[in-house]
Amino acid sequence: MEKQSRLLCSELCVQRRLFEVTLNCTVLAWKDIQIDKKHTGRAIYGAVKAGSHCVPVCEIIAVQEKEDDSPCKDTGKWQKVPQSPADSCQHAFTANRPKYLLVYINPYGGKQRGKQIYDHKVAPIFSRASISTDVIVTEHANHARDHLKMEADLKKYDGVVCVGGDGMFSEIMHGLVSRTQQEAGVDDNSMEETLMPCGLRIGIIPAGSTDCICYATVGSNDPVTSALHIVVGDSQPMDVCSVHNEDHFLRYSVSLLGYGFYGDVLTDSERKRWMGPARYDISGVKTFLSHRYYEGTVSFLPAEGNSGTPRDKMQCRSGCSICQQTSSDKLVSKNEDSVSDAECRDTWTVIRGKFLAINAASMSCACPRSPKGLSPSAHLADGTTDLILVRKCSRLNFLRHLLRHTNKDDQFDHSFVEVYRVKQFRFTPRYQECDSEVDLRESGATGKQFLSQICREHRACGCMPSQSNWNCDGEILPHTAIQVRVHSQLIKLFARGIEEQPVFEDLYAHCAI
Ligand SMILES: Nc1ncnc2c1ncn2[C@@H]1O[C@H](COP(=O)(O)OP(=O)(O)OP(=O)(O)O)[C@@H](O)[C@H]1O
Repeated sequence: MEKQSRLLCSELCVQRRLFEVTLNCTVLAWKDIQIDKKHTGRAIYGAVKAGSHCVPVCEIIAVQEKEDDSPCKDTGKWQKVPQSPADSCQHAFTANRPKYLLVYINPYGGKQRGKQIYDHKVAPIFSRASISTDVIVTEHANHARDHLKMEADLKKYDGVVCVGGDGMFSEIMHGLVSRTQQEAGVDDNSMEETLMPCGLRIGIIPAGSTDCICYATVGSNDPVTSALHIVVGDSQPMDVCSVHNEDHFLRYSVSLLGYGFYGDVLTDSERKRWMGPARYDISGVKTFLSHRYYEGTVSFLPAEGNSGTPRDKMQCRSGCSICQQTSSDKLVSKNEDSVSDAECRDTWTVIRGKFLAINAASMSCACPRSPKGLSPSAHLADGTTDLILVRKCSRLNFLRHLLRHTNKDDQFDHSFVEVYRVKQFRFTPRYQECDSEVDLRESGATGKQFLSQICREHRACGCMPSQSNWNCDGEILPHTAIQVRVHSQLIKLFARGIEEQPVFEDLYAHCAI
C-alpha cells in the first residue's frame, strides 16, 4: 500500500506521557514516545506497535479549535474544549455526512427506554457533530409510517432515524419506500413494476427487544455505535422484498419470510402476548411438538451464476465483494434491458411437496440465539433471497436441523433440506382456503369456530390445518398464496455492514510514522 506523507506532526503531553501525533490524508495517529523507545522496531499484535494508536480521518466526529485566551499551563491533563458547534466546520471532513435528520422514537419498544436512550446516548453525539434534528415521539402504532408516507417534508432532511426495534424499523421502511413510489408514480400493487430506490438513508438506534436488523447491519445492538455510523455518514445498501397476493400489495420484507414452523410460532405467540418475551420459547416448543406440515407448490427464479450460493460460506461483511458486484451490475443493466424483461426470459423452477417450513432469508438473520442465523451466507444487498425448504421428516430429524442453527454445523446438510438463492418466488398452498377460513385465522375464533380452532390445533383428532400463516419480518400476512420479488438495493442504511476484526496492518501501512 502506498505510504502517505505527513501533513502535520507534533508532540502532545497527556497525563505526563509524551505522545507524537501525526496527521496524513487518511489517518490521525499518536504513539507513546517512551514505549516506542523501549520496543524499538518490535511489533506486538501483528503490525501494531506498542503504545501506538490511530483513527481514520473519515471517522473523526468533530474538531474544535481551543481558544487560546488563557496562558497555557501544562497540567498533564486533557483540557476541556469550549463548545461552539455553530462555528465549527465538522462537515468539511467528508461529503456524505448528514446535517439534518428526522428522528422517530417509539417510547414503548423493548423495555420502553427508547426516549431515554435517545436523550442520554444519541442526542449528545448528534449535537457534538452539529447535526440538527426534528424529533417525533410516536403516539400510536403506524404513526411514523403514516407521517413519513403522507406528511413529512422530506426535502429538508438528509436521513431518517428510527429509535426502536425491528417493528419500528419496518414502519419507517414502509413509510419511506411507499412515499418514494408515490412520488415516482410507481404502482406498488403491480409485481412487474421496478421500484424506485429511496433517496434518504435510514439510521437504526436499537431500542427494541430483538433488534435483529441492527445486529445484521451494524454487528451489535449498541445505540452509541449506531449513532456514530449515522454521524460519519456510513452507507449500507439493502435489498427489500415486495410481497403480493395476485395484484394486491401486502408488505415489504427485509429479513425473514417464513411459512410453516416460523409462521405457526408467530401466530401462536401473538395469542400469548401477555406472557412477554417468554411466549416465543413456549410457542416454539408447542409448535415443534405439534409437528405440522403443509402441502403446496413453490416456484422460483434462481439467481444468476456470479451471486454465490447459500452454502459457499462467503459471509456478507463490511465492503462485501458480492454486494459491490451487484451495485456495478445494476449500473450496467440500467443501459440495457429492464430487469423484468430479463427475468421474463428466465425459467422458473417448480417444486411440489409437503413442507415443515418454507423460509426466505434476505439476510443471515443472525441473532444472539442463532449466531450464524437461518442462512449464514445470505447477503444484505446482492438482489437475492435464500429460499430454504424443509420437507416433511421425523420430529427427531427436524430437531437436528433446528439445533444446527445454534452450533457450527451446516444446517443445510440434511436430505430433507433444500436451499436455493433466488430473485423471485411464489407459493401456492395445495388447498386454497375460502374467505371465511381466512377471517377465522385473522380474527381469532368464537363459538363453532372456536371448536374448529381447537380441532385444528389438536393433532390427535387427525384434523390437521391445511394452511399455515406467513411470518413477514414478525408480522402475520393475511394471505397464504403469495408472490415475492427481491428489489436489489432499494434502501440504504447509515451502517457499513458487520466488520471483521480491525485490520490494523492496513492502517499502519498507510501511516508513515
Ligand atoms: N407510540 C406507540 N404506541 C404503541 N405502539 C407503537 C408506538 N410506536 C410504534 N409502535 C409499534 O410498536 C411495535 C413494536 O415496536 P418496536 O419494534 O420498536 O419494539 P419491539 O417489538 O420491542 O422490538 P423488536 O421488534 O426488535 O422485537 C411496532 O410494530 C410499532 O408499530
